[in-house]
Amino acid sequence: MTAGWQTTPPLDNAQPGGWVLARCSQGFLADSNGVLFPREWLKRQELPHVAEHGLGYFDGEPVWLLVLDQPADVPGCHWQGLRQFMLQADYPTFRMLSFAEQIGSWSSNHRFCGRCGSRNRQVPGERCMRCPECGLDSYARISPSMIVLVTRGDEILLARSPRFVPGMYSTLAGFVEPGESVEECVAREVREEVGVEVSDLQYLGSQGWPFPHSLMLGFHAEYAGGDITPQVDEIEDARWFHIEQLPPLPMPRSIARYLIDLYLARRLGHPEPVLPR
Ligand SMILES: NC(=O)C1=CN([C@@H]2O[C@H](COP(=O)(O)OP(=O)(O)OC[C@H]3O[C@@H](n4cnc5c(N)ncnc54)[C@H](O)[C@@H]3O)[C@@H](O)[C@H]2O)C=CC1
Ligand SMILES: [Mg+2]
Ligand SMILES: [Zn+2]
Repeated sequence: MTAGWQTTPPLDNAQPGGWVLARCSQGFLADSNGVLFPREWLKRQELPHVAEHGLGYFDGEPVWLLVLDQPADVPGCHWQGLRQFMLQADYPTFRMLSFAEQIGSWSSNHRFCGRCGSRNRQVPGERCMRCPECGLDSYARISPSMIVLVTRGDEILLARSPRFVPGMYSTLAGFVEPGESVEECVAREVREEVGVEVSDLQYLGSQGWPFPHSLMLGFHAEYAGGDITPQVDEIEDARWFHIEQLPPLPMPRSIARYLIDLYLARRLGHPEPVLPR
């Protein structure tokens, strides 16, 4: 038995038993035991669901996802958003919910064909929604994004988006444009967001990120020129911080924090952190 979370190819919906998660636009169904409900019990609640998807195994037990349009009332339960679980849940649960979130939003956003408007059908054994009229297949969307720590000796470049919690600063991030390499994206986003040039890119690792469907590709870059000029509306503030005088940082399980902690460890000769998986 594998402990924790393991994503698998779609499980057969005709298979009985197992556990189930329920998701709607308001988040996941939860009670005092957590987010996993006995699947046969939840079926008897007859929630108005639009789809069911077999996701994988949690501590060796199969897990399905019930996709709802609206939050339904279930006695003793409440609906809770993924960001809350990100802060509170153990890492395997957060990984399971991250995956469920993206399968759930893909499933509810692709009920109709984007080309001809017909009702899509779930393809058995595949994570694919297929249009029976024109044949268009829709898979879950993953958006490649770069995230980079720019450094200048003992100083690191961190910035604030207006969306961040007060006081927190993070590394720069941005979505890859069509036709662009991720290296070009790093140079462009850093230029756009803070007006700085970078060199000596080093790829350090990746992390799937469910807000909304990013694949974060993490880099280190050296400062190569320019003065910080924050992008209007996108960047509230950006600064060089000395590594011994850092502001509040992103949460430890994020790749943003990993990039910062890795640089500090290398600079100060401490043991290197491990990117959470
Ligand atoms: N795991 C981590 O440590 C971190 C993850 N992130 C994630 O990185 C991603 C990119 O960061 P941002 O600075 O927000 O990106 P960004 O700098 O590209 O700006 C966001 C804007 O880009 C546009 N955009 C372009 N392509 C898009 C797409 N495929 N999906 C959605 N919006 C798109 C939208 O107008 C959006 O408002 C986000 O998903 C964010 O949640 C950001 C920081 C830390
Ligand atoms: Mg950005
Ligand atoms: Zn179609």
